[in-house]
Amino acid sequence: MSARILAGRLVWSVRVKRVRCDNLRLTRQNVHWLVAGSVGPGFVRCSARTWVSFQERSLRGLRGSGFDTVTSRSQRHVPRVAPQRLSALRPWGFYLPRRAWCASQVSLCSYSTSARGEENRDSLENDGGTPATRGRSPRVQSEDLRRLIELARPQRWRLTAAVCFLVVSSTVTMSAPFFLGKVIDTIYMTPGDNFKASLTSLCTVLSGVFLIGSVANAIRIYLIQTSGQEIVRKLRESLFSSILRQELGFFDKTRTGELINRLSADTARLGHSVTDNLSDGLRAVAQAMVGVGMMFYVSPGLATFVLMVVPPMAGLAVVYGRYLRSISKRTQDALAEATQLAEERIGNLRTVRAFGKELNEVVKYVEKINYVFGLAKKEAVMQAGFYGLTGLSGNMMVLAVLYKGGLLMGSEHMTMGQLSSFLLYTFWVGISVAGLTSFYSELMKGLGAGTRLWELLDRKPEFSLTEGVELREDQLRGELAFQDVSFAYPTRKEAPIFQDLDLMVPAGSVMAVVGPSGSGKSTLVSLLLRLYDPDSGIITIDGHDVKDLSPYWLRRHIGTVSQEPILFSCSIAENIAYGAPDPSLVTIQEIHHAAQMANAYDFVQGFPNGFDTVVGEKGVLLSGGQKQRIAIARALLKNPKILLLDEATSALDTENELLVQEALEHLMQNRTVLIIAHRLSTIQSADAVAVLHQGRVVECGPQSKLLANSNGHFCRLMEKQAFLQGSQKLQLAVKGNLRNPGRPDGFKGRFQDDIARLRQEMSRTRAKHPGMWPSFPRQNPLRPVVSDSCFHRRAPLQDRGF
Ligand SMILES: Nc1ncnc2c1ncn2[C@@H]1O[C@H](COP(=O)(O)OP(=O)(O)OP(=O)(O)O)[C@@H](O)[C@H]1O
Repeated sequence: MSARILAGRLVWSVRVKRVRCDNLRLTRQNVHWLVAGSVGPGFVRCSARTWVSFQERSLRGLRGSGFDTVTSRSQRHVPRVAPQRLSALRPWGFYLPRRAWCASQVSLCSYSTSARGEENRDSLENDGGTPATRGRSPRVQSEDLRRLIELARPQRWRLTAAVCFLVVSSTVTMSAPFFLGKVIDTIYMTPGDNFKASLTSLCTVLSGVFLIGSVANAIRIYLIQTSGQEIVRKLRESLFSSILRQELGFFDKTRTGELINRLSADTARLGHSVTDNLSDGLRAVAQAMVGVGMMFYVSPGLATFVLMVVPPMAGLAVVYGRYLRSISKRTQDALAEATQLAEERIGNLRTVRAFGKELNEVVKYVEKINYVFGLAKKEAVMQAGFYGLTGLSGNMMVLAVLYKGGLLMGSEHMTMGQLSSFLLYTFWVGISVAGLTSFYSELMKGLGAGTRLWELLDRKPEFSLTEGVELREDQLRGELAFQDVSFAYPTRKEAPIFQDLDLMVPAGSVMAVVGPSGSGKSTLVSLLLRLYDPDSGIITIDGHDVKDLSPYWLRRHIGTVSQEPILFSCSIAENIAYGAPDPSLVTIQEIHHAAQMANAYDFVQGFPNGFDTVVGEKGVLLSGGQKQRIAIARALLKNPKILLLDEATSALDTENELLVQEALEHLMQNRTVLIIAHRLSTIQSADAVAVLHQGRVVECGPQSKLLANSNGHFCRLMEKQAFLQGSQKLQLAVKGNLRNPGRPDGFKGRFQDDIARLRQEMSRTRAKHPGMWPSFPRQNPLRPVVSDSCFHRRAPLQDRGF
C-alpha cells in the first residue's frame, strides 16, 4: 500500500471516524496501530492476556482517550466475566474487532507507561509539586493554548457574533479621529456661508455613527460576559465531576483547600482569559492595525518615524508576559496552600480553640500569605517597570508626533485637521498596544492557572465509578470473601495493613471483627466498599470479584454506619433521606419510621423544628450520639443487603445502645452484617467473630468456640478488655466511695464490696495471664486508674482502707 493511501487512511481514522487524538502521542508505534486499524473490518485473534487487558484496561483508557466511537461498538463483543473463567467460556479462542484491537494497542501504547492520565496521577499526587509542570518551561505551550481555545469552542457562535459587533464598534472608534480631523478642518477652512450647514450635518452624521458604535459595544460586552460565565460554569462542572470521580487515595494526598481554590479562583481566571480578555485583545489588535493603517494614510513619513518605537516595546512585552506566566502559576499554588490552611483551621475551629492555638494558626497563615505577598511584590516590580516604560514610550510618541507634525505643518505638508487626526490615531494605537500587552499578560496568567486545571481534568481515576457488572437484585445473596488479600495504603506503601488475609462471611450471617486498635478493622470496610483496591488477592461478593462489579452498584447495596458519622449541613429529614437511591421519592412516613427504628424519633421531635432542624456543618449542632442515630436511620432507609457497622453504637449511652441494638438486630435479619467491634456488648449478637492480628485473621468462629481456647487471641483480648473495664469500674467505685466519706457506716461505704470484688477479679486475671501485662502501655494497669487524681489531694491510701 502506498504511503499516500496509508496517510489517507490514517486521516480517515482520525478525522472521519471522529477518533480524536487529544491525549494521544503520535509515536511511530501509535501511527502503526492506527494505520493497521484503518485497513478494514474483521477480527484479530489475540492472546487471552490481550483480551483481558482490553476488557479491563483499554476500555477505561480508551474512554478518555477519544476512541469512544470505536470501542462502544466493539464493547458489545466483550462479555463481562471474571478473567479466571475466560478460558472455559471461550474454548474457540480470543478475537477482537480489528479496529478495537488496534485502538486498544494505541491506547495501551500511549497510556500504559507515558499516559497523560497516569503522568498526571503521579504528578498531582506529589504534594503541590507537579514534576510535569514544575519542570515545564514557562514558554507558551501550544498544547495549553490549543486547550484554551478549545474551551471557548462551544461558545463559538456567541463569540463570533461578539466579534462582529466588535468590528462595528471598533470601526466607529477608529473612524472617529479621521472625522474629528474633518470637523476641525471644517471649522478652520470652510468659508463663512457654508460653515454652519456643513458643521451641523457632519456632527449629526457623526452622532448617529457614535450611537451605532456604542450599541454595538454594549451588545459585544453582553455576549462576551455571558459566554465567559458559561465557560466558567462548564469548567467548574467538569472539574467538580472529575474531582468526585477520583479514587480515595487521591484525596489522601491532595488537600481539600487546594481543590477548592482550583474550583473557584483558577476556573474564573481561565474563563476570563478566553472571553473578556480575548475580546479586549481582539479589539486591541483590530484597533492597532486600523490605527497604524490610518496613520500611514494620513502621513506615511510621520507614521514611519513614530512607529519605530513599537518593535522594542513588543519584545519587552513578550519577555514580561513569560515572566508573568511563571509567577502567576507560583502565586496560584501559594494561594491554594494558604486557602487550604484557612479552610482546615476554620473547619476545625473547635479543636483550635480547645487547644488555644488561634495565635499559632494566625502565624502559620501569615507565613503563607507573606509568601504570596512576596510573589505579588515581584510581580508588582515587573509590572511597575513595564508599565512605566510603556507610559514613557507612549508620551514620547505623542511628543514626537507634535514635534515632527509641527515641522510638517510649518512646511505646509500637513493641515491642522490631519495633525489632529494623526495625534488621535497615535493615542489610539498607544492605548491598543497597552491593551495588547495587558491581553498578553492576562493570557499568560490564564495559561498559568490552566496548567493545574488540565492536570485535574485529565486525571484518570484508578477505576470508573459506573463501569462493571450489575447483578440483579434477586441474584445478590451477600456472601463476602477476602482471599489472600494484601494491602497497604497508597500514602504508606511501606506499612502493610494486611498480608494474605483470608476471611469468609456467609450470606445472611453476622460477623464481628475484633482486634487491637490500628489492626485494620475499618480498613476491611474501606476495601469492601472499594474505596481502595487490594495490592494482591481478591475480595468477592457472591463469588464476583468486586473489581468486576460496578462500584456505583456495589455501594448502592452496602449500608454503612461509620465510627464518626458525617452529616451534611441540611435538615435531619434530608440527611436521613440521603440513604435512599432517590431521596426525592422518600416519604416523610418512611423517614419517621427509620428514625423510630434508630431510636432517633423522640429526640428529633423534641427540637422546635423537628425533622426540619438543620444540623450544621458536619452535623456540628447535634451531639455525637444523636449524629450516630441519624446515621443509623440513614442506613436503615437504604435497606441494603450488606451492612457494615463500624462500631456503630459507640457513641450511644447504655440505654440507647440497647434500643438501637434491638433495632439493628431486627434489621440484620436476612442480611450479611460485618460489625467492627471493640466492646463485648457490640458482638453479643454476632454469629461468628474474626480476630485480626498483625495483618491476618488469626481466629475465626463462634464466640463460644473462641472463648473455649483460653490461650487464644480472642480470649486474651476479651480478658484484657474485661480487665480494663473492671479497672474503670473500680475507679468509679473508688470515686463514689470518696464522695461518701461521711456516711453513718464510716469509710466502709456502699462501694466497698464492689471494690473488693473487682480487685479480686483483676488479680485472678493477672495471675492467669502473666505474659499479658508487658503489652499494656504501662507496666501496672492499676496505676493510672487509682493513683492519680482521686487521692493526691486526700489522705494516704492506707488510711482509707486500701
Ligand atoms: N487513609 C489512610 N492512609 C494511610 N494510613 C491509614 C489510612 N487510614 C488508616 N490508616 C492506617 O491504617 C492502620 C489501620 O487503620 P484502621 O482504621 O483500619 O484500624 P482499626 O483497627 O479500625 O483501628 P481502631 O480500632 O482504632 O478504629 C492504622 O495504622 C492507620 O494509621
